[in-house]
Amino acid sequence: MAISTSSPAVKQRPIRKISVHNFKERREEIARQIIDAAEKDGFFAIKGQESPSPKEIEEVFQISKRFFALPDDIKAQTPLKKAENAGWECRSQIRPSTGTPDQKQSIQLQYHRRNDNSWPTDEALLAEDKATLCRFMEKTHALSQEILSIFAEALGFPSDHFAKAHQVTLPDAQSTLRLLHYHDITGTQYPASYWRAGAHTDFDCMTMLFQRTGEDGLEVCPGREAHTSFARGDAWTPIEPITGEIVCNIGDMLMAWSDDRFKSLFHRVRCPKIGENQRDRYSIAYFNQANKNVVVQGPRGKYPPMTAHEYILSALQRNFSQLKT
Ligand SMILES: O=C(O)CCC(=O)C(=O)O
Ligand SMILES: [Fe+2]
Repeated sequence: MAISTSSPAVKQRPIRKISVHNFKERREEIARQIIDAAEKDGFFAIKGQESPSPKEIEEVFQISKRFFALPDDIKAQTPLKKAENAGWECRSQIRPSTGTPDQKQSIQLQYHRRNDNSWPTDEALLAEDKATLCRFMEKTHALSQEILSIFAEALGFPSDHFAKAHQVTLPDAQSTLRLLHYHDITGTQYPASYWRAGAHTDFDCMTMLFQRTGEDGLEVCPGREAHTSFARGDAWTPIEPITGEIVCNIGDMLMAWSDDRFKSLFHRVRCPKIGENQRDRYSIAYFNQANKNVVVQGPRGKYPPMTAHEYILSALQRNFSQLKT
């Protein structure tokens, strides 16, 4: 049976904001807050990071705006290749939770493929914009690894356990930068089954999400206890978008890798109704996904070992069998 699209009530239960200012000196205190948030909430926002700075984040939003404003036939020169997790798509992603296509366009870019044809041509994306995107990926990757080192230590692994598992220059890398554009839908009332992004969990270890002040719609639902379950809790909480802050969420892979200690939660982006802000929404997601050949297994061995490649295939299978039945 497909997952019900009827949704529980919306409740204000804001996610925690954790300042990572002076990270090196304050690492212990920051680690305590992050671990607590990952165990209880699965989502938290970080602020005060040195890099990427609000200015660098805004530069990427400007590149994203320019790219998505291009005619579709130019963007379609680099179509999404699902097996490679790279390329452009428009209104094509169907979430098992909804059965309707997300009302958005997106492009996925991988660092190790930056010189191949999975990235747009220079006609669609200037060489200097590509260089800016690569620097942004390097910075976001570095910050992600600082946070992931906290999770590694909390699980009793060496500090660099996840850094070794996420090597973005190797050919089996799976980490991805995704630029997203939710179209201006001013004046359109979509049926209740349509979403800008239908409810889903992320399959990676940890996602870093960048939003812009005023471009709201993201909501999270607590209440998931196993990385294989489709359980949802009692209420959806809106996540306030603030330019420069980074929303971090645990994905299914880290939930499995932590024997379900860190929570990967359902989240979605609402289709705003007539009378609400129905203008464009842009977001940027950086998915930290372990390299294909890395073995995922928690310290307590709750689940059998699997390579990260096998993990993603099983997560896809689990999710899409929900859609078919
Ligand atoms: O655009 C957003 O705010 C969320 C995007 C998201 O959840 C995803 O791409 O996995
Ligand atoms: Fe997501």
